[in-house]
Amino acid sequence: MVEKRKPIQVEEAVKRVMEQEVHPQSETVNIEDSYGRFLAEDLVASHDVPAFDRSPYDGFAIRAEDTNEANSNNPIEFDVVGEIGAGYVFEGEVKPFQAVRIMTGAPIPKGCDAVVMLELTKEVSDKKILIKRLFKKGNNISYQGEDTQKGTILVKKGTQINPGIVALLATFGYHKVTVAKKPVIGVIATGSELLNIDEPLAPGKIRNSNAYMIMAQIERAGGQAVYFGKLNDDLDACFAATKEALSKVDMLITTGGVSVGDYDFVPAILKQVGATVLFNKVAMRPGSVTTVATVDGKMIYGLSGNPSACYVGFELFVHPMLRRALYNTYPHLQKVKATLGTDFPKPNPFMRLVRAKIDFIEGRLIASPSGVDKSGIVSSLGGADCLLLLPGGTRGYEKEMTVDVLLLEDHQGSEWPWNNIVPSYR
Ligand SMILES: Nc1nc2c(c(=O)[nH]1)N[C@H]1C(S)=C(S)[C@@H](COP(=O)(O)OP(=O)(O)OC[C@H]3O[C@@H](n4cnc5c(N)ncnc54)[C@H](O)[C@@H]3O)O[C@H]1N2
Ligand code: MOO
Repeated sequence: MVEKRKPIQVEEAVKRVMEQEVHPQSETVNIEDSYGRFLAEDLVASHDVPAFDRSPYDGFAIRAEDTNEANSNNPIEFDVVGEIGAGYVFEGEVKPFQAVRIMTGAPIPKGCDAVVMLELTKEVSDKKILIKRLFKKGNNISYQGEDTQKGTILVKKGTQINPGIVALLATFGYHKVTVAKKPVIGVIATGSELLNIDEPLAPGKIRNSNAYMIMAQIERAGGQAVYFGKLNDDLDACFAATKEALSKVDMLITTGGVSVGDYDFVPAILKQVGATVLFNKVAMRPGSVTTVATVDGKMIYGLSGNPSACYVGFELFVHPMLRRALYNTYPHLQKVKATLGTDFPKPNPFMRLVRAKIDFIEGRLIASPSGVDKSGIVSSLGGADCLLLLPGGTRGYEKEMTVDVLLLEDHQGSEWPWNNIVPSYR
């Protein structure tokens, strides 16, 4: 007699997963290797930026008050008493009606409080210039700390390092960066029908695509995947592999064998390893058979063998735990509202998570399914950059309806974005 599984709501399932503890760990990497990693500490400004008042232009540093009487009929003459390039400091103090030739980025000489752009001066000789306009104290000076003040928290712990954050790390001299250790996540594929991807097709067999997909999802989320291979539907072999994998990883994912078929051994293995099952049926499509359990504080995810169900199970239940193990405080996929681009006439007894493509079209976010919506389908995955969240209990959804969408990843670029750019104000 097959045990009848009781489905729980998606929200409850995610909650049960997120109630489990994670223990993030940190390590140090070179700044060159920090892109894409997650900060294990707040990034605090260790000094002002800029660290000194500096010139934003090539020109002349002067005392603003010396131009009080200047106008086009009354150019004021200044003695050029020196020159200062970026990276150097002007020794001495500038006196009335003296100017120092200054380059962009150079520190403002003592005594000066304004910079005049080169184009606004007239050279009389090597040593003399004319200025025909009034300048005010502070004109064209980038003040110390105007970018960032010492002690400011610039980036919070748990943030993924992007190129801008790399620039900040370099600015503050972090050639080594403390980042979250990538959680090590084991992957096991089960199923006697599975071929290695370099094997030719044979009757009744398919290539093991899920293991590679899951490993890519792990990497996308910021983890490190370890592949323990594909196993035939053999209880003893699957048990031994699970035991071995569990001793080497922070979390374990299996794909396939999680349903109620004669060779679906994942439930039996979970029992054998003494795991506590958090749930084994979720009121969602695809991925209703997704099973999550814990053993000795480690998560074990029994994802469906059906590729789309496997993909969705990962994004809902593995991704946020993985992100939490990276100190990330925003671990779930981002949710936005979008307009449905096509009808979706399927009845929805359970919540549906439909692989879809989202685009900004004429000021609106439009999301449309990226292919056939069946859980055994692979082809709709490649074009998916989001998941439509269609609550159950409906007879389908119509084009133009507003729906919730979970975003999966960055978008492809645009062919040519420069037409019809209009200002939004006049
Ligand atoms: N009597 C019932 N049958 C099924 C139920 C049910 O509730 N009662 N649930 C169905 C649903 S929904 C799903 S989803 C599948 C889940 O089955 P399993 O997770 O046990 O997966 P398998 O049976 O092993 O495989 C399903 C399907 O996916 C293919 N597969 C498996 N592994 C891979 C892989 N690594 N790469 C690519 N494709 C893979 C496999 O060949 C099957 O076609 O159960 C339904 N049945
Ligand atoms: O629930 Mo199954 O996992 O739909 O495809």
